[in-house]
Amino acid sequence: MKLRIAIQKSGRLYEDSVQLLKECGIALRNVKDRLKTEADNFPLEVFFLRDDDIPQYVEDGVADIGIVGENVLYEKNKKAEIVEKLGFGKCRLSVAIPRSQEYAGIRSLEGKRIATSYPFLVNEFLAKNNVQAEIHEISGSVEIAPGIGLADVVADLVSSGSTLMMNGLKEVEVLLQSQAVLIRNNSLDAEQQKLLDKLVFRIRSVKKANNNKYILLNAPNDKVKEIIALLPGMKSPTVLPLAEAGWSSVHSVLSEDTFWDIIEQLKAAGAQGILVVPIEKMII
Ligand SMILES: Nc1ncnc2c1ncn2[C@@H]1O[C@H](COP(=O)(O)OP(=O)(O)OP(=O)(O)O)[C@@H](O)[C@H]1O
Ligand SMILES: O=P(O)(O)OC[C@H]1O[C@H](OP(=O)(O)OP(=O)(O)O)[C@H](O)[C@@H]1O
Ligand SMILES: [Mg+2]
Repeated sequence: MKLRIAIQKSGRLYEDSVQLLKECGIALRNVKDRLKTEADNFPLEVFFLRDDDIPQYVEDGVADIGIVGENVLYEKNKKAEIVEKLGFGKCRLSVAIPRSQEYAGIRSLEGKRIATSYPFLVNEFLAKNNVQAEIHEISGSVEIAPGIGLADVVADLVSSGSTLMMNGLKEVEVLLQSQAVLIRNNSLDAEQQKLLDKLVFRIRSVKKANNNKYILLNAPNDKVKEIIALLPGMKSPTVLPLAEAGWSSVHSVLSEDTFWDIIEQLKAAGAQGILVVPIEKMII
């Protein structure tokens, strides 16, 4: 028995999806130009698909699990459950209008032609806000629609905002914040569930490790107490004596979000020779 996972064949999520499996210790065989492959060291079969098709495959149980953007999952409105947010493919679905136009709130969209690849989500947004507008569904290059007279405004994915900027558009409403998620079929059997649990355990360890750094520093013994108070650590920091009398080495784990703040405080408290090391896996 193998667990079947659907991932994007090529595009924004492909590299990160394969990389995540790799960091979970899952080596894929002959990835290049294949539509299907297997893992060497985990009972996993991998299907490479257009991202739009992944929610359907997972709902139907053709694939047991999949990696897809929340934007696509919600747009397709399929029955599949989110198991884990994966932290990559971060973007938002936004409405954008020509930069030269005034925007006075959602009512400004009344009667407008909206070009989008997300008709379901846009429709839902308009209905919720009691706005009547015309949706023009197009499958790509949405941002050029106003420039060529196809629509008045667009609803498309935004990350850095540079595509909007290059096309003379400005973002006026955010409909959805999105990232890649691991989804599962709603009725996995016990054996498939067991394999999924194993995979999710590994994913969480990898995510945790990527969000944390191991730090080592030296400090005079009379400063150690103050330094320890600044450090969280997995249990508590490790303190070891240095060969030089009166000095200690302190080891701990810091999370990425608080990292720079704490480093500054450590320096101010007398820490020296601070080393920061990446963590490969973190199991708590
Ligand atoms: N600029 C971006 N920054 C970060 N993530 C993005 C960005 N654009 C899209 N994404 C995320 O990556 C997913 C895939 O984007 P991509 O542009 O590769 O899709 P696509 O062209 O529809 O691919 P496919 O050929 O598989 O249908 C999107 O659904 C979204 O979740
Ligand atoms: O705000 P930005 O950082 O500019 O990113 C937004 C752009 O990225 C995505 O397209 P992508 O580059 O994946 O191309 P595609 O839709 O044509 O595949 C999305 O559809 C936007 O056009
Ligand atoms: Mg697509």
